[in-house]
Amino acid sequence: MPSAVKPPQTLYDKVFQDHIVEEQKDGSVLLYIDRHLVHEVTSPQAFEGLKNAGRRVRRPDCTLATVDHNIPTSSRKNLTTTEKFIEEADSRTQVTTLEQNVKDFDLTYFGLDDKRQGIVHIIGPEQGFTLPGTTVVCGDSHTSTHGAFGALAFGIGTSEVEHVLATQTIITQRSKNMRVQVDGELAPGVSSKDIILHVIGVIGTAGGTGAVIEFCGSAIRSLSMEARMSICNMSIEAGARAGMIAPDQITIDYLKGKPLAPKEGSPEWKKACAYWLSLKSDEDAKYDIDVFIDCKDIAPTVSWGTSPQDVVPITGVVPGPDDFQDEAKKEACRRALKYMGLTAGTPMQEIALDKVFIGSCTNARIEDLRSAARIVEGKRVAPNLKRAMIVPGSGLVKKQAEAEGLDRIFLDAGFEWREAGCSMCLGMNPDILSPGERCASTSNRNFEGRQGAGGRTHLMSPAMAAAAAIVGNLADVRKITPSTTQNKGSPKLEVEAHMEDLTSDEDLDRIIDAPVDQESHHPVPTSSSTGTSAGMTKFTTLRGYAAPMDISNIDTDAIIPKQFLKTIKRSGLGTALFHAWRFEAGSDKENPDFVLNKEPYRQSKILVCTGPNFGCGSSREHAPWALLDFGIKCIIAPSFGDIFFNNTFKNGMLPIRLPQGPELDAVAAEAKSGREVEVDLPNQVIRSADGKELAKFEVEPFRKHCLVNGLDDIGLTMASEDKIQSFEIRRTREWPWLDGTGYLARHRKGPVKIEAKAVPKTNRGEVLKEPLEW
Ligand SMILES: CC(C)[C@H](C(=O)O)[C@@H](O)C(=O)O
Ligand code: SF4
Repeated sequence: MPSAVKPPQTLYDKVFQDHIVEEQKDGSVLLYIDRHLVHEVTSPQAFEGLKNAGRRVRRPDCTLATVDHNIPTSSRKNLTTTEKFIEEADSRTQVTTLEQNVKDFDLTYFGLDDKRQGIVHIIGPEQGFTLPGTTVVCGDSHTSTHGAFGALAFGIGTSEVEHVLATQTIITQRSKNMRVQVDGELAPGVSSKDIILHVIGVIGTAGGTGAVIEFCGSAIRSLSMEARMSICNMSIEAGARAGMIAPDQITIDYLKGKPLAPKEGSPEWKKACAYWLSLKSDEDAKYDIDVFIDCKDIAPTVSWGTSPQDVVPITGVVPGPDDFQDEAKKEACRRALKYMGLTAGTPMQEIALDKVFIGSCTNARIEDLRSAARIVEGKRVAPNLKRAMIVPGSGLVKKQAEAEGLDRIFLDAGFEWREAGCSMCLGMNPDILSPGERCASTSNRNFEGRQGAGGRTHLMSPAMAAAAAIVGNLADVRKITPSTTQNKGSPKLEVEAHMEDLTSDEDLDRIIDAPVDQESHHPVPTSSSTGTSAGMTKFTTLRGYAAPMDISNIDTDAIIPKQFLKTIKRSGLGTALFHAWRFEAGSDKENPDFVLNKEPYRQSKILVCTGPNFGCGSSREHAPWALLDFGIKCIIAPSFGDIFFNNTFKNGMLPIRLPQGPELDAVAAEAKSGREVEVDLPNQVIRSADGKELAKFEVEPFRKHCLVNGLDDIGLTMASEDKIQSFEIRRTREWPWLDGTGYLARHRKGPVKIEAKAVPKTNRGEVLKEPLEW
């Protein structure tokens, strides 16, 4: 549908506009969500919330679930049941909980015994579930990956997962428009991973905060869809809400024949293609932030530190504090060097490795494996390496690679050839680094402890990781002679591999073991929810000790490390808060230097961070849950990671953005003095204990209204049922390919249409008499 709005619009503006269900005067928008991906880590509490409130999943046809984070990557040849296959109890519980939930709510699910199972951001595009111009969400920060299709795709927290399951909408605000234009030709050995690492090095991990980045320019246009996905995947590491690339012929060609895309050549396909191509930014569209990158400045790039912005060309040396201007950056450098066990000035290529990991939602697609195999073929993994792993992103990627003989190339070279999953990207399964081990990794995060407590991560492209595996050190791929014999892959074979499972009814029947009627079968809740569906406490005035912290870019992996994400509850996470900093390595012994272990900060209700970008990284709502369980209800910082910022509000917490300057300094000084501080939300003021005003702050009116009144978004949104229904009618008319005509339809004979029941309920499940204003 051509956009009707007159002023020039960006790609982001167009997609956003086409999904508005309702807009408030203060800028809050109820946005319709076309595609919802679900995985086992961030969904259990959301499903529990639905069950406790007696709610159903509004659009099972627009929801796709899989397991990826917790699952072992060992052979599934002898897989019988999940209970027997997953040894670790908490991981097993998360997976079996999802298995139960997809049955209870009648959802399409790619489980352990399904070849289409894989990392959630790999399977969406692979199936054509991700389509241009759609809104895509998942309880996972790397949902940004799907922006490569010109979709508006972003990560959400668990409360928002529950909101989307119940209402197929989300409450959001407009983001800024940011353009990153990359022009020129990529030099040999340089890939899309190098582009995005370079961009993050230039703009920093907070560079895209509050913005949606549109990647454009001749270099981006020349990339394949898979290469584009690697770029959009890491937009989150640039601090952005999402990354997007305008759909073009390359996008359309990729979608041809994908099981859930409209059928090529059909009237729907033609209509869809015309719509997709209309989405590109208007020529005179305005951007709030513009960044220009010339490809000639991009070399094969690797990370040296503990933030994705800590990157250098492989020909460079490890930087030192003297290479940075401001004191915070010097301090961050010292800290990173210590953690990484590196000395400033060391040539990057002299850094020896222990492990190599080729996998993750950034780089575990077939093209990634092909590019690594080209480097590896006919060579051997260096003897100093303890482990070199290839973890395909999905069962179908694995199958395709095997059909091309890539598995043999890797196995002959001494790599392990694993089953699909997130694996050592974050190590929620048994694939982890031991303390002090150094790893060349094609993943996206090099935070402290990311791949295992004390582990050291260097980020790079698949070809660079392959080169590193052969050399045993960080290595320059341009010095390695690639194979010329390797099978480059036959496109026909690829399509067949992707289609095979989809034409088999027996497979589908086995996989979708779900009732065929539209009613969901909710078990009667046995425990009361601790979550937001049970209602939020009101936030008005908060008085208490404020713990001072002066670290920049505190990521959610640091706020709560991955080993604590295996819970299926929201409560009890206080002891896990800042675990690696609060306790000495490998023990329960407190680190006496950490602020929360000192008096009076053990009783903190507020956290004051003078460094920017608090809560960046992963979407885990476990971070605010851990803070809340510890007793902290308010965080004051110059800026926040977008998803974390949203997640705090959903839990009745108040994040306050206070720019660096005298006011923040005054609040930090008061915190350091050990005196109490008062946060007065109705008046938007922070005071000292004796009533002196220290700072004024801004807060969006709708969010303030919800906090002060203890209102829960789901109840409010359900009161807009008529508007959601009207939107869905228009959606079916204008974008008919978006209704579920895929797997579920095969069981249900015809497209899945939702017969919406206009019975709005409150957050406690009571039927609303009068619609609420939201
Ligand atoms: C588990 C999930 C919440 C998390 C994310 O949001 O990114 C994970 O995928 C990660 O990469 O840290
Ligand atoms: S970043 Fe890693 S852990 Fe997160 S979804 Fe991607 S592969 Fe999985």
